Formats: sequence, C-alpha cells, structure tokens
Amino acid sequence: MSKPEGKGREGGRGGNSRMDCGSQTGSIPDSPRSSHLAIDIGGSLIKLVYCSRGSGESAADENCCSSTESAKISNGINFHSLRGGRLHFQTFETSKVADCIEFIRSKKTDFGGGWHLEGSKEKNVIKATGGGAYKFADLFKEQLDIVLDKQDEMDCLVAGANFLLKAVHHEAFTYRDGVKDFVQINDKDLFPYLLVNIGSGVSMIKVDGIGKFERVSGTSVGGGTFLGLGKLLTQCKSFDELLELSHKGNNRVVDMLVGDIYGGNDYNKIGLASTNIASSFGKAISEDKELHEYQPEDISRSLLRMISNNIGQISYLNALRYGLKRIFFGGFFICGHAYTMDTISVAVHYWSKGEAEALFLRHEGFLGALAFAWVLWLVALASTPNVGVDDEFLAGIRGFVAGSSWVGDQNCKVYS
Ligand SMILES: Nc1ncnc2c1ncn2[C@@H]1O[C@H](COP(=O)(O)OP(=O)(O)OP(=O)(O)O)[C@@H](O)[C@H]1O
Ligand SMILES: CC(C)(CO)[C@@H](O)C(=O)NCCC(=O)O
Repeated sequence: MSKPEGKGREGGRGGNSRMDCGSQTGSIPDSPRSSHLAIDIGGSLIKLVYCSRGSGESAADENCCSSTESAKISNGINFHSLRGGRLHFQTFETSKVADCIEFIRSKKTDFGGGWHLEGSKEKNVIKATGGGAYKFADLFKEQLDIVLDKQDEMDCLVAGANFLLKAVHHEAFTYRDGVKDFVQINDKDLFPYLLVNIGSGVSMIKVDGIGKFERVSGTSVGGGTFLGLGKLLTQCKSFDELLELSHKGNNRVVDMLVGDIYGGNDYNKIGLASTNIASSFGKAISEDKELHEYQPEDISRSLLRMISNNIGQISYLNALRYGLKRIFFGGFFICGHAYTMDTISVAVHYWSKGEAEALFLRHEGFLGALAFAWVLWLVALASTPNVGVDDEFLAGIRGFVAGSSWVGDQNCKVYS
C-alpha cells in the first residue's frame, strides 16, 4: 500500500479535543429560507442537508454550519458564490424525529408552498435515504404531507463520498498523535478504495468508480454499540457525555495487557509489547477488585478503544483482501474525535505493518445526505472550472440532476 500524496498540514488539536463537526444536534434554530432539502434517517441520527438563499457572507448567524466550517466549504467548492445559495448541515437524534419534523415544517411554512420533484407533477417530495426513509415514511406523510422519495443507503453513501473526494478541496486527512494532515487526492487516481461508514453499525464498501461498488463487509459492532453499551455500563445519558468521560479515563485499568499475563514482559517472539492489549475488558474477570470499583471513565475509554481498534483491524483486512490502497472512514461515530481517529489510525498502521494509513473525511457523517448535493456542485463547477472532474463523473451528476428535487424560488437551480 502506498502513502497518500499531496499532503498539507494543519495544526492538529491535541489530546482528546473534539473537532468541529460543522453541525448542531437537536436544537431547532431559526431557519433561513430553504430551497433544497435532502434527508438521511439512520438508526441513531437524522442528517439534513439543505441549500438556502443566504443574504450575507457570514454563516455565523446561520444554523448548522459554524462560520469556520462554512468558510472551509466555500474554500473548497465556492458554495457561497452559488448565486447566493448556501449549503447547511443539521442533525437530530432519530428518537427525536418529532423535532426534525417541526424543523422541516418551519421551512415549508417559510415557502408557503412545499417541495416538488423536478420533472414530475408530484408535489411535496423530498429525497430520503437510510432505514428511516422506510420506517418513517407514513409519519412524514401524515405530519407534513411529504412523500419520502426513497434512495438506497449504500448508493447514497458512495455517491456522497465520491462527491466529496472529487469536488471538495482538503476533504480527506490523516490523523496521528494530534496532527491532522490534509491529503489532496489525485482526481484521476481515486479508485478503487475502501469506504468504511461507522454509523450505528458499520458498512465496508469497495468503491471501483462512480456508481460502481460492492458492500464487501460490515460489523454490528459500531457507533450504536459504543453508545448503547456505554449507557448500560456507565449510566451516561448521551454520546457527548460518554465521550467526555472517556477523556478522563485510563483503559489499562480495565483492559488486560500482555504484560499482565507475561509478568511485565514483552512477548517478543510474536511481536507483542508488554503494553499491548491482550484482552479488552479482561481485567474485570479478576476477583481482586469488586465490579463497582471500576470507574465509568475507564470503562468508557476502554470501550471506545475496543470498538475503534476492532473497526480499524477489520477494515484493513478487507482492504488487504481486495488489494485496496486507500481506506476512507466516515460516519458520525468518528465525529472528529481525536482518540477515536488516533485509535483507528494506529490499528490500520499496526496491522498493515506501516503499509496503510487511515484517511478521514471532513464531512464524515453527511455522506448519505450529501449524495443529493451533487447538483450544487454542478453549480460550483460553473464558477470554478478548475475543479478536477472527468466526463464520467459529470455524466453521473447530470443524471442525478435530472431526478433532483427542488423547492422555493429555484435560487440554486442552474439548469432549465
Ligand atoms: N449527538 C449524538 N447522538 C447520538 N449518537 C451520536 C451523536 N454524535 C455522534 N454519535 C455517534 O454516531 C453514531 C451514528 O452515526 P451515523 O449517524 O453515521 O449513523 P446512522 O445513520 O444513525 O446509523 P446506520 O447507518 O447504522 O443506520 C451513533 O451510534 C453514535 O455512536
Ligand atoms: C444495517 C445498516 C446498513 C443500516 O445503516 C448498518 O447499520 C450496518 O451496516 N450494520 C452492520 C450490519 C452487518 O453487516 O453486520
């Protein structure tokens, strides 16, 4: 496996800081006028991506994107110059679908009209992906009179990843020891790659080209496991609380190390240092300590490490199995969290003996919803002709545009 090319370094945030995900979860902000909306309803989170008619340049007063994140997006694909159009990101917990419905209702009211699928007579249709597009179809119809136009989840994940990797400057980065290194992928040399989406569960997808992919593996031990098991074991109430707790923890209090088994020694013959984890949570089998003496912060840290490490290992094995030189990690489980990314990176590095590197995506959690943003990128292309693109990709975008949904005054619309 080769090292990624064209790196640019950004001062990383050390320790356990959580980088800006560029979104808000839960709270319902004031809504700018929305003109294009797409939704990804997963097992844990609902992701909304929408385009609005921004009036000013600053996004700080807008919902969803922080000013920094919005500026970064605009650096990449000039969304701010899209004839006043602006791309927004918003998340809700899936268990609070009612909040999401309220948010969409507020936008619908803004327009006093509704949504319609371009090229069809059908009214009030929005593109939707994820399992919730099926689960909540009736609810959306009853509450909002909206028909969810269901799109396959894997199709959308891949389309979103391709869109980001082809169109957005500095989308992918490596992360080691608190340092984030941006990797500019050569547009002509993107495929094939392994896409690992860490949501509630984990999907591993071999991507061979635009619209060409195969889901080669997956694991049910993912973000939902971290949150669910974490809640059970620590009494934490939320993902943020659990992550915060993990910052203070020490996994070695809970994990059984090689040194614990080998009397403090390395097991050199098979390349294991005394500090390597021999068995995650293995210390808890000992009767030297009462179970209630194990601290929630150590449990949270150990759980996060176990799950991240396991995903990194399985991902690398799949990359090896299919001879893929790049592994991109997405999904909201990562959430720009330093320890999570470090653990995944170390796992990929360790199991590949330094041959492979984990790559992360800046818009990690929005791959599915961003599949629908291709059309916005088409607009960007009009104003930024130097963005790398090939004919096949453009053809894909045009195909997508033909079936895109729009709302409002068509501010973002660029085709007739
Ligand atoms: N605020 C949050 N609330 C709940 N989970 C969060 C939050 N932030 C990050 N997460 C993590 O992100 C995971 C969900 O990620 P994501 O939204 O990518 O998946 P999903 O689409 O809900 O799941 P799936 O694709 O498996 O249906 C959660 O399981 C949790 O580990
Ligand atoms: C079921 C999905 C695809 C829903 O997003 C996801 O949660 C997942 O990939 N779970 C892992 C399932 C498995 O491959 O064992």
